[in-house]
Amino acid sequence: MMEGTAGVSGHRHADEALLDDAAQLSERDPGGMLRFTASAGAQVRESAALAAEANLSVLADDGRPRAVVIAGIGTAGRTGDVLATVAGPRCPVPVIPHRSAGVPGWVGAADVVIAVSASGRSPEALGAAEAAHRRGARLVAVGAPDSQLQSVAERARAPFIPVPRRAPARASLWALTVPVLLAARTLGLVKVNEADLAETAARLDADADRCRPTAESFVNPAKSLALGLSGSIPIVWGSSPLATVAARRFGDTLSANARYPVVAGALGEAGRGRVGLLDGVFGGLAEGERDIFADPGDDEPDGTRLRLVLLRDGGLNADDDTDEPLAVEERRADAVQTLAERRGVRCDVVTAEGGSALERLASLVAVPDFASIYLALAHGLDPMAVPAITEMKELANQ
Ligand SMILES: O=P(O)(O)OC[C@H]1O[C@](O)(CO)[C@@H](O)[C@@H]1O
Repeated sequence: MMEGTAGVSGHRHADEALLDDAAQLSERDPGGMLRFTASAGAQVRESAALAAEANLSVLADDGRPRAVVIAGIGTAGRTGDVLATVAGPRCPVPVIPHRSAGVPGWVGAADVVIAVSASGRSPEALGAAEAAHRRGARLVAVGAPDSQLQSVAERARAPFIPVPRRAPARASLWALTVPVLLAARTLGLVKVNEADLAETAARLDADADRCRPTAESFVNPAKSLALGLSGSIPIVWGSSPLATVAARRFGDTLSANARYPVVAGALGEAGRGRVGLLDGVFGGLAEGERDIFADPGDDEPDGTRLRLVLLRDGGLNADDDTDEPLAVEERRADAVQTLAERRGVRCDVVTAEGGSALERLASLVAVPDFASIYLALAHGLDPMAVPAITEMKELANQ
């Protein structure tokens, strides 16, 4: 174990054997990130029940809104991206994730603001909830019970969906997302039914089982993804808008849990610029010089290489004029795999499964979520405690 600057400890090279030692895994994860991540399916069920108890129906009283703004930062902010992608291109109103304090200048009485904060105290969500109230917009708030956010919602006589605070925000994606989706369903903006929720929860349970700490690397998709990524610069591209939300989520968790730098985004956009990375010093140029006889642990001076993770949707869209045709997405995904292969850049593919957009998203998020934690643990990093985030808050006085 090494002490880095600022007292941060861990080791530069991943300890691969550790991933198959369940006792060590649990010792190095004192906060229980693996356990919290395994609760994703339970989070879906619990949040659906809590949303059903909140008086969301008042939201529908004034009919369809002009626009919906989802206000929050970090994981809370990601819930807005999830809503936008599940609502899809046929959604009758704009769905706008908003990540800074307050709300966009045009928000007024015709709009709905959904303020989301796991702690119930982020300045971004609180500022948005207060601004929404001042401007007469309809407000819904989602977050920790007995929090400042709940007080603002009560003052505004707005529905509040309490999400019990058991885990850090980034291990609470599903608990925060489901109330957002159900509020949007009340407004007639998304078609998420009870079966979709049940199937999504079941898929998350099944993936948690496949990725459990006692399942060894050769049968555990999260451990093998983590081992593949170790020592690399991950590039995570999503083949569709839905897969891109999952790709960005993997960027979040790889950075915060495993502390890896990541390039994450949409393959369509990447194909017109960032795909150039595959030709560069960490891509094809490095692979051309790979010493095939070197031990994997050997410390080559130029050893850092790209590793592509392609999240493939394969989608459900009906190929109408609001969506990019599936065949285009698929051809692009095949193309980038070929490009990577030609340059010797290793590529992992996760393919979506399931019958609804939500379940497909879950199938692209679950294994990478676990992989980010296994990668942290392999480097001796506590995936829960992120000193840089704490220090940033202190220094920025937030
Ligand atoms: O959901 P909250 O509590 O508003 O926090 C927002 C973000 O801030 C953090 O707590 C980091 O400061 C993240 O973990 C989280 O996603």
